[in-house]
Order: sequence, then C-alpha cells, then structure tokens
Amino acid sequence: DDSETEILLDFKKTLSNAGALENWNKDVSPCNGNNANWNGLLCKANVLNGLQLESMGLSGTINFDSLSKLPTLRSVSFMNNNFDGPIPSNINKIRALRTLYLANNNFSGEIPGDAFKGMNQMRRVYLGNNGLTGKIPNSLATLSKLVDLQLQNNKFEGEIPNFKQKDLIANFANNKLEGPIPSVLSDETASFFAGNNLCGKPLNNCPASKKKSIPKVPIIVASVGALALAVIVITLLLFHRRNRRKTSKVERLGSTKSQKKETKYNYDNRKEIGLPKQTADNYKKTEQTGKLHFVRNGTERFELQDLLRASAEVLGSGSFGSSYKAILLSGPAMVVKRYKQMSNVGKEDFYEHMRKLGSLSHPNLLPFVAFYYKKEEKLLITDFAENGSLASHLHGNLKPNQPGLDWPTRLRIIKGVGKGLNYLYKAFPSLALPHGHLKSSNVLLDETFVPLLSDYALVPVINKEHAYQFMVAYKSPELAQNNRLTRKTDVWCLGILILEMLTGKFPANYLKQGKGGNADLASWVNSVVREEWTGEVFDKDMKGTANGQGEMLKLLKIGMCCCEWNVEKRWDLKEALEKINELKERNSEEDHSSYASDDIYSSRGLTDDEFTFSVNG
Ligand SMILES: Nc1ncnc2c1ncn2[C@@H]1O[C@H](COP(=O)(O)OP(=O)(O)OP(=O)(O)O)[C@@H](O)[C@H]1O
Repeated sequence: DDSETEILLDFKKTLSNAGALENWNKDVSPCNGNNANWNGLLCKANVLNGLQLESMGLSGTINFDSLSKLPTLRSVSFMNNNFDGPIPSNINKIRALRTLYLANNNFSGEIPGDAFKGMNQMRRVYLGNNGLTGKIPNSLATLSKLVDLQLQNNKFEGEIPNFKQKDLIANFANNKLEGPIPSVLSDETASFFAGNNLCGKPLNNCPASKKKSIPKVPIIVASVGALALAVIVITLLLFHRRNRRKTSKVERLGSTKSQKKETKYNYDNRKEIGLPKQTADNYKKTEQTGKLHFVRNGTERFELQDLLRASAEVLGSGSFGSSYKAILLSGPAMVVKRYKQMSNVGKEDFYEHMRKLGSLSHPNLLPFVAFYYKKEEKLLITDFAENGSLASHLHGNLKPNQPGLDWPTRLRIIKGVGKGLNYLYKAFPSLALPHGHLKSSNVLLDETFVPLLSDYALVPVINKEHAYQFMVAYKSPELAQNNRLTRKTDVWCLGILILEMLTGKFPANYLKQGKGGNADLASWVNSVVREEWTGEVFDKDMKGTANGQGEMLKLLKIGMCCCEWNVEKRWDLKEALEKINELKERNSEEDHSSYASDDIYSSRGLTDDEFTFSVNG
C-alpha cells in the first residue's frame, strides 16, 4: 500500500503551475492534528479529510485515480483555477466523496451520464462557471443525499433530469436547458432557472402539449457591464439594509433545511418590500455573473449572489468608495468595499497582488477574504470587525454612560498596531510603504478590542494620482521636501496615530487633500507638542490612567520621535517598536480600584495572552 504522502506527491505530479504546493514535502507529514503541514489540505485528528486547492492558478490534470487511494478523503475543491478540458471521468472512484467543487475553471465538453453513479454520500456538487456542454448527467438525480447543486453559467442543454431529492437547492441559470422544471424544484427561486428555455413553476406554466411552442426567453448573456453590475450590487446591498436579518445565525453549511428556509425567507422579503422591477430583472441577470475570487484557504465560500441576498448596511464611505457590511445567510458578516482607483494595474499583476494579500496572516491584520474584478472597479471582501474603527471610538459621539477607551486598552491597541506593521514590513521587504494608509479609521477593533489593520499594502495597486491626493503616507513631510517616500514613512503615520490616541484630537488635516495637506498635518503635530508635558495634552475621555502617567508620557515622546520631520533622524520601525514594547502594561492588582464599574472597555475579560504575541510577529 502506498503511503498518504506518496499518493499525494503522485497526485501533484500531473498538476501544472503548482507553485502554491511547494511545501508538499515527503519529509514532513501532511497532517499535524487538526492542522495541515502541507498547503491546501484539510485535516482532522491527523486524518486527511479534504483537499482545498482553490485560487492557486493550477492547471493540468486532476488525477482522481491517485485520489481514490486516499480512504479518508471526503471533500475536494479545485475552484477558481485554470483547469480546462473535460471533467475527470473517474470521479466516482472516490465513492465516499461528500463534496466536489470544480466551479470557476474552464472545464468543457460533455459529462458522461453515469459520472456520479454510486456516490451515495455526495452532498454538494459545484460545477458553475465553466464551459460544460451536453446533458446534465442523469446520475446526479440518483444521489439521495444531494442538497446543493450548482450548474449555472455553463452550456448544458436538453431537459433537467428528474430530480427527486426533497432538500435540494439547485442553480441552473444561464445554460441552454429547455422543457419542464421537475416538480421537486418548484419552490426554488426563479432566478436559478433564468437564462434558459425552461417552463413550469416557479416560472411560467408549460404549454399544455407541444414543447416546441415554449416561448423563447432570451438567453441572458453572462457578461454585464462592470459599472452596471456594481451599481446594482450596491443598490441591492443598500436596499437590503432595510431588510436586516432577524433570525439568529443558521448552522454553517450544516443543516440544509434551515438554509433552504432561510433562502426563501430572504427572497420572500425581497418581494415584500417591492424591489423595483428593473432592478430585480437586472439582479437576475447579474447575480449569476459575479465571480468572486477567494484568496484565503479555510474560509467559507460564497458567491456575489450570496452577498446580494444578504442584508446589508452602509458602514461609511472613505476616499476610495463606500464600505458595506453584508451578513451571509449562513451567519458570518463580511465587509464589501468598493475601489474605483485601481484601474492602472494589469489584471495579472492585480490578481497576483491579491493572492499575496490573501496569503498574509497575523492576529493584527484584518483578514482579506476575496475580491471581485472588473476593469473599472474592484470589490474587496474582508472580515467584519465587531467594534468598528479606532477612529469611531476616539472621535465618535459617546453614549451618555459610555466611557472612552481607557489607557490600558489604548496601550494594547498601539502595541498590536506595531505588531501588525512589523509583520507587513517582513511580508513586503521590497515595498517602500508596506502599509501606506495607516490611520485611525483603518485600525479596526474586534470583539475583544484587539486591533486589526485594514487597507494595508494597497499602494502597488492604487492609481498614483489617487494615492498622492488621499493616502496618508503621501502627506508625510518627506514627500513635500523631496518627493520621496521611504520605509520610515509608515513610521511617521504611526507617530500621528499615537498622538491622536493620546490626545483624542482628530488630525483634521487628513481631510485636506493634495498640496498643503502635509504641512497642515505637521502643524497639527506642533499644536500637540506645544501643550507638552502639562498633562493637559491627554484625552479627557481616557480613563484608567492612574499609575499610567509615566508610561503615557513615554508614549507621547515615542509618538513625537516617529513624527520627526528629518527622515534621517526619524526612528525606523524597529527602534519605534522596541520603545513601544518596553512600555509597561498596567498590573491589574496595582490599581484595580481605578476601574469604574461602568468601564466597559476594561472589563471585557481580556487576558494578557490575547495581547502577548511574539515580538517578531
Ligand atoms: N471590516 C470592517 N469591519 C468593521 N467596520 C469597518 C470595516 N471596514 C470599514 N469599516 C467602517 O467603515 C468606515 C468606513 O471605512 P472605509 O474603509 O470605507 O473608509 P475610511 O477608512 O474612512 O477611508 P479610506 O477609504 O481612505 O480608507 C470606517 O470608519 C469603519 O468604521
């Protein structure tokens, strides 16, 4: 018997462009408990459960003969790659497979009718967004456990096989299918059948006798203009804002029943609140075309249409565009941010940079999950941070009994920010501006107030004119002095952030764009410094400062050193972080009494561990 290691390495041989699988190495075992030592594996208790080789630029041949020798394999995903040619013919050699994700590739040709025969455990089959032709294989209709089938945006023709699975959700949109819709699917949303020549519930009734007389519905072309799409996406997100989900989280991909109900619930709601007809029609067209590119392993997959279906809320709008929060039907909240000023980079470079961003992982970075690419506009999708931005806590209106962020929390935040920055510096050794846009609205806070940097490392893909006008690093003194940005420029932004956190003053001059913005920001720094050492300078809303003054003053000095105009004299990041990390966090026994009972920020059950990351990130 071959070992798991040998089987996987054998399987890898027929893949092309497998650079992402470099760490598949016979000297290291593939699984380590619940973690994988090799990229793209899903492990549980040392057992290989799944392959998740997504968004890796892979092509070549998927060798199911090899995979069938792995007895514990239950799910395989090759989504968002460049595989082409026919779907592997021997998929059903892995009898026990539960999920098969081949969507978003260039597969073409017909699938044999019996391709899925005997796969009695199969629950999810995603073949959407390929170029598959011929009939939908009959064997799919015989899989008794099938709950989720996605065949949209292919060229399947003929009739839909007679599916009988009661819990099935199936998407057939934008194919060349014709004839009646099986009755078990009659409760499904109509858009799952759009762009075909189908009839019967949920679409119009089939003509009494001759199939030939089915009215021709125009085939919806998959590509819709980028702008139209974006406008619709946003309209819908906005629209669903009023349609906030009231139910609690549904089980993640688990109970399809609840998921199915949930789906209907939302669709019904959409009708209730009366989506304008035109928008609804466009929506039907666009919801099938959105191809999200996932850049991070181990996150839940969803499609643009899932975000469309989600309830949405505008979080705010910055210099790039607006940000929206969308809660997926399966529970988690995501943030969608529009960027219009990323049009000067080529598609390949853009994709590559996004993949790089997706590969980053640090406790103080907001995870970047997926992106949507159109020439004129991009959507970047990230996790949602429960406590919003640092800016809103420093400058937002506090509710009557709501205290401001206390000193220990601010200190932990700045230490976390430093760690996140340090990680970016290591991840982008050749970038002048590893962050480039560090400011308090780009420091988000999770449910325990751990800081998460956002909008990082975007300089390589942002249009230069926009960067000059709006990005924080471009307001640094060195840009005005000699039109030069250096690896110390982010340190200057860190300095401003430190002063802002200590004083509670908003560097309003961020808002001044273009010429003069930097001089203004510098005078802002001076205004802070003038009040130096009197104690007056510190934010009145900052509680928990007993026994902290010494450390607060030290941090003030650090902030000023980071804001040093002369780049040669300014500290580099290493020096700044060393100084920040020397600052002592309050010993809670020392001054426990100073915690007011309503001091919500300091009573969140933070443990020291949550903030003790290794110095090197
Ligand atoms: N992932 C997120 N989780 C929670 N809140 C967020 C998230 N992203 C953004 N926000 C909130 O949305 C607001 C707007 O953010 P956005 O990033 O669009 O603009 P900005 O940071 O103010 O400016 P810029 O576009 O220049 O970065 C922020 O102040 C923040 O409160």
